[in-house]
Amino acid sequence: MKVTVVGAGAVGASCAEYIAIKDFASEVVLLDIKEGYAEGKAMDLMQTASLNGFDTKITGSTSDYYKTANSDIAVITSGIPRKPGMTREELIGINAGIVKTVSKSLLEHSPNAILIVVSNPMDTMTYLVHKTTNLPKHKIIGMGGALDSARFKYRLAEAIGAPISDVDGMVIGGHSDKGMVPLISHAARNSVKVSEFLSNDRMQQVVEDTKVGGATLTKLLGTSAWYAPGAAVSGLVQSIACDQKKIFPCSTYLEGEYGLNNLCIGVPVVLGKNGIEKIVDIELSDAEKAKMKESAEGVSKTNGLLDL
Ligand SMILES: NC(=O)c1ccc[n+]([C@@H]2O[C@H](COP(=O)([O-])OP(=O)(O)OC[C@H]3O[C@@H](n4cnc5c(N)ncnc54)[C@H](O)[C@@H]3O)[C@@H](O)[C@H]2O)c1
Ligand SMILES: O=C(O)C[C@H](O)C(=O)O
Repeated sequence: MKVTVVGAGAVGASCAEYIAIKDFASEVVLLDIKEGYAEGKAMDLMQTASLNGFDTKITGSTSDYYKTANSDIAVITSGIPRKPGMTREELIGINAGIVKTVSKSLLEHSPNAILIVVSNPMDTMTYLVHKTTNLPKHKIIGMGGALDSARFKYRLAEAIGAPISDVDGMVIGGHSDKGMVPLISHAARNSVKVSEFLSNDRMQQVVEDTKVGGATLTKLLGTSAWYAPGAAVSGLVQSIACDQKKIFPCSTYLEGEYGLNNLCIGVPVVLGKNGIEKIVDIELSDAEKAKMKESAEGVSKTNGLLDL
């Protein structure tokens, strides 16, 4: 199993590290445009192999896509991150050009690869890949909901005073400060609805903290987060590589599902060896349906800024 990660920056390197530590891929290629940067990150990570006990071979490449040839899965993290005070949508100008070129180069050398899009604004970048490549839609996956759901679980556990492993929750919708839809109606502590443990006001606070999870970290760090994003990507990659068929909320092209059309947005999907093997239709409350519609309008508006 060969995995390429384009962009050896904060998220790309974190993602490569988690993939290696989980030790399911034979090879990870990191590629970046900065001269020597990916090679340096790869060498540094390889020097953790004996310490962390993995056999995955990590190599680096400066813009040489021949080294990525015949990848089974490719992750696109290349592009600029936001700074405090910015929205993800403001990154569209620079990142659209990068994502378009990178996806084309990847597919020239790995025509059978499954692509995972991470660069922001992620739902619009996923849509861009859908519109500008010939890849079937089940092979184009946007990562956002897996991360947002991890943040939702973190906030739920904090509010309830429960261990995170006891808490389950999912965030669908657009990966944006306003567009995320944390699914309160499905959130549970070991099968008991979270409403048994939290007041409406506390629940609303959890929802708001989840939605601005990325912005909160960006303010603290001066740039956006990387550990949880890298771990979230590695979970998607593992489910595909090992054909685990796990459910994650991912951005995917919708054709009528959830009443939505002609956009990529986060919905629950089954991830297996073919990429997105099924879009899972779950029951939403009326309030969640209305929020999903509003979120889709936001994503479509950003998509309208693309030069297609
Ligand atoms: N979808 C998500 O949940 C999520 C989470 C975190 C970050 N992100 C996004 O991921 C992107 C990367 O974030 P980061 O913190 O790793 O940034 P970073 O600046 O640390 O790394 C980005 C890397 O991309 C490289 N790059 C730029 N253009 C390239 C090109 N054409 N080809 C190859 N490499 C190129 C840069 O040299 C840099 O090393 C940002 O757009 C950020 O907003 C998304
Ligand atoms: O917040 C960001 O800009 C990066 C990423 O989308 C995140 O949620 O951490």
